[in-house]
Amino acid sequence: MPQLSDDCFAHGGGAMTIDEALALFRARVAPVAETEAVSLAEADGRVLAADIHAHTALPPFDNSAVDGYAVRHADLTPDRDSRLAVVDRLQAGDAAGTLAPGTAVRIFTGAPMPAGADTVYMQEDVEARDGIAILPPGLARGANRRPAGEEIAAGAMALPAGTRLRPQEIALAAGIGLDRLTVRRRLRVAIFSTGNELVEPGAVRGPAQVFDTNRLLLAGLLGRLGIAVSDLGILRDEPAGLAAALRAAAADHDLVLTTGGVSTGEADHVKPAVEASGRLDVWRFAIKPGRPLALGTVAGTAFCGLPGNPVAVYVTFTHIVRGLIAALGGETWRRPRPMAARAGFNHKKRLGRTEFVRVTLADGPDGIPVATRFAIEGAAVIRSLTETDALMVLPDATERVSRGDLVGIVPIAGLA
Ligand SMILES: Nc1nc2c(c(=O)[nH]1)N[C@H]1C(S)=C(S)[C@@H](COP(=O)(O)OP(=O)(O)OC[C@H]3O[C@@H](n4cnc5c(N)ncnc54)[C@H](O)[C@@H]3O)O[C@H]1N2
Ligand code: MOO
Repeated sequence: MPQLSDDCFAHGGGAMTIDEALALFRARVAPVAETEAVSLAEADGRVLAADIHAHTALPPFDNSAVDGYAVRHADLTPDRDSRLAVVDRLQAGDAAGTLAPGTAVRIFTGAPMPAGADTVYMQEDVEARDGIAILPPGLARGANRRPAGEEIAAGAMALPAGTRLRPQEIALAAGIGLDRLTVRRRLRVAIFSTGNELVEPGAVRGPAQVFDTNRLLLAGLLGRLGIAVSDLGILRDEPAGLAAALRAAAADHDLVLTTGGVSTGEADHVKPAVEASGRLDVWRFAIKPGRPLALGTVAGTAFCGLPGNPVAVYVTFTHIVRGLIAALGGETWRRPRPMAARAGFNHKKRLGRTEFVRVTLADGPDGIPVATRFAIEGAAVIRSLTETDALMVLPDATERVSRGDLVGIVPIAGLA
């Protein structure tokens, strides 16, 4: 397990911004050291542990980008049709020969360019009759040819360490001839819910009880990041049991996450339980929802207590905890960057905090989507995440938004 110092999450007090928190994680949290080699088929979602350089250039040889006719540009007549004898035929996979001056070769997409040929006519532009290709003037030298190394030269960097591998990165690794990649080991994260009011979904519910939604929310968000999740259930408000459960989880996980019980930090037994084996720093974030977040260490393992409201869990996870996971996992990660939309409503907010308003997007008359706010605003309303498309991110310095204003939105599809 990565051993963090007790004061890893200490800060000067006052409300934190998301960017300050992310910078602090990057500066103070060391990634897990262990790595493993995995096949490309197993690499999806894993984090590259070292830079990948291309041993093989991509493409590995000059080849044709189209089905057509390969020629030497110098053989073409600049201002009228050229007529060249078609002397050979090259399909993808055929070995290339040499193009004799004054001739053309029938060539197909992906076939190697014969030595001497530098330009390819698309077959749609060519009339071919009796073994002669009639080639119109005006095609630029090098047209429709993919030069060797156009995408990556041999020896050049293909993928930097810290990349979370998606199918497109795995395809690139395959393209340069790799079959295994060295990745960081999977993070192990333990999750608990806290609160006497919680019961398992499907269980018999007392009159003042609610079904636990947050563990499934967190397990899914973590699982999508390729993390090995240990679901350790609901913790009741029993200090001794809580402390023991946290210590046990800390021993074989990289991060322990809880939800609930962080708003004031006093009625809550999580705080003393964490402090008994490490240290707890409660951070106030200048965001809504998601104001309180507890960060600390239990026996050298990172601990993070998220607020209890499900939408606050979602926002703090996707914007803050996600950065901590990146730091622990050795991943280069950037906070979701908002894109432009227009507000479809008027809204007043408090200065000095960032608000995440759940919105639905519709096509706007000028091509910019128009964002409509979900009808119920509270951080407890899970439907505000299931029935919307995006989080509208209203920055600290914004005090009001008027219908038609340009605003930033982060699509929920890009978050989880
Ligand atoms: N006087 C104040 N009250 C509250 C403040 C405040 O600043 N001053 N902050 C509000 C905000 S914002 C939030 S968020 C919540 C955060 O409270 P806690 O993190 O201490 O969470 P709880 O009180 O335990 O729960 C809040 C809410 O969420 C429900 N909950 C909790 N866990 C789950 C779960 N696993 N599944 C489903 N629902 C859960 C819980 O029943 C409560 O309704 O505090 C506000 N109050
Ligand atoms: O900020 Mo609370 O975290 O709104 O739901």
